[in-house]
Amino acid sequence: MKYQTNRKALLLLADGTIFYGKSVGNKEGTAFGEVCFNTGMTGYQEIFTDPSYFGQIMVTTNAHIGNYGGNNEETESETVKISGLVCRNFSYNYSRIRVDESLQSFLDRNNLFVISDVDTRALVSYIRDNGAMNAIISTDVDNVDELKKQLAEVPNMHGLELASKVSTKEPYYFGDENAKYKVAAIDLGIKKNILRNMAKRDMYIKVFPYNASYEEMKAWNPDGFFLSNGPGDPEPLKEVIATAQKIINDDMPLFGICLGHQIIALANGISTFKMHHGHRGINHPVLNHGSGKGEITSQNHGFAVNYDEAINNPEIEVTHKHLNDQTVMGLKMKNKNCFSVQYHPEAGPGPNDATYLFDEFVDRMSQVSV
Ligand SMILES: NC(=O)CC[C@H](N)C(=O)O
Repeated sequence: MKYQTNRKALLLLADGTIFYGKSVGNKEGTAFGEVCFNTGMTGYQEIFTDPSYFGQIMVTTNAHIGNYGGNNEETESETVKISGLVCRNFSYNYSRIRVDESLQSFLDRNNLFVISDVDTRALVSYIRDNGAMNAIISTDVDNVDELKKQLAEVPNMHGLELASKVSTKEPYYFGDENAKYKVAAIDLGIKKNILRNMAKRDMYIKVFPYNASYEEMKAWNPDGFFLSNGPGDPEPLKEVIATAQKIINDDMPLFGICLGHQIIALANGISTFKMHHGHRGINHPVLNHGSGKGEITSQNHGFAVNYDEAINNPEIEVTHKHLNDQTVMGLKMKNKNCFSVQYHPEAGPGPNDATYLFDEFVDRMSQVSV
């Protein structure tokens, strides 16, 4: 089905810069968030449903979005989590054998406002030069002053707590209850592919709300704990940081990914900071100091762990670093059973170079239980 996309739309950045485009499906709409870009050439449905992107307007750098349709197995949570989408060409037509519906129908069901025909190369260069900032996308193109007022009300990502908005309200289980290891996962916005990777390695997971107490989780008698990925600034998550400290003090096996990694750093007194424009893509090069090898990794983060504080902390070993900008990509505690990475070993989307980290988690749990 081919739509006429004549309805004009715009993207207004917080510094007043405007990029013009058209509304996908000829819809009227307005959406807000911090603008960010993902350089992955595939994996759009996984990206749009990744809870870590909650509150963000996504700019995709592939010239075509939607051309391989939508597939229900390629979602990382039940609903679309980005707040808006900006792309170059939106494909109303799609072609693929394993397809459940068009991307347009998937996004419509999720009420996502999308604009296309934007010069995304110029936009991405602009964000790279000027940094991440809030933005609004809208078809209300003749009312820029009003849009500016609305945009001024959008909260700044720095200092913003968002994990509580995407975390499960009630605990739930994932995997086979007869599996060898029981893992208590703290849901800050957990991606399904993390759960799939754990279940595949003989783990039965109980996923707890972000504010579950250590005592409540411990009562289930888990072999290990997991701190998930998630949206927003890690720093305001004081309760979760305190829970991580309790898990560490008890020397229970603890694995953290992305936001979970940042929480583990904060639990060790290492600060985090807001990056200029973050890392979002599926080809980020990381050096594993332990093996001396490089890994190509999937990344999605706008905050990072302070490098100097991490390397000078006597309890901490920096295990991985980013080869583009030397930022901290992995940590382990020297005297506790705790390790974490800033990137996404579960991929979804992305390469599988780093799935060995799930095996390391199994090893750590097996050494404790013998
Ligand atoms: N994927 C994530 O867990 C992201 C962590 C955090 N919200 C950040 O932007 O850095």
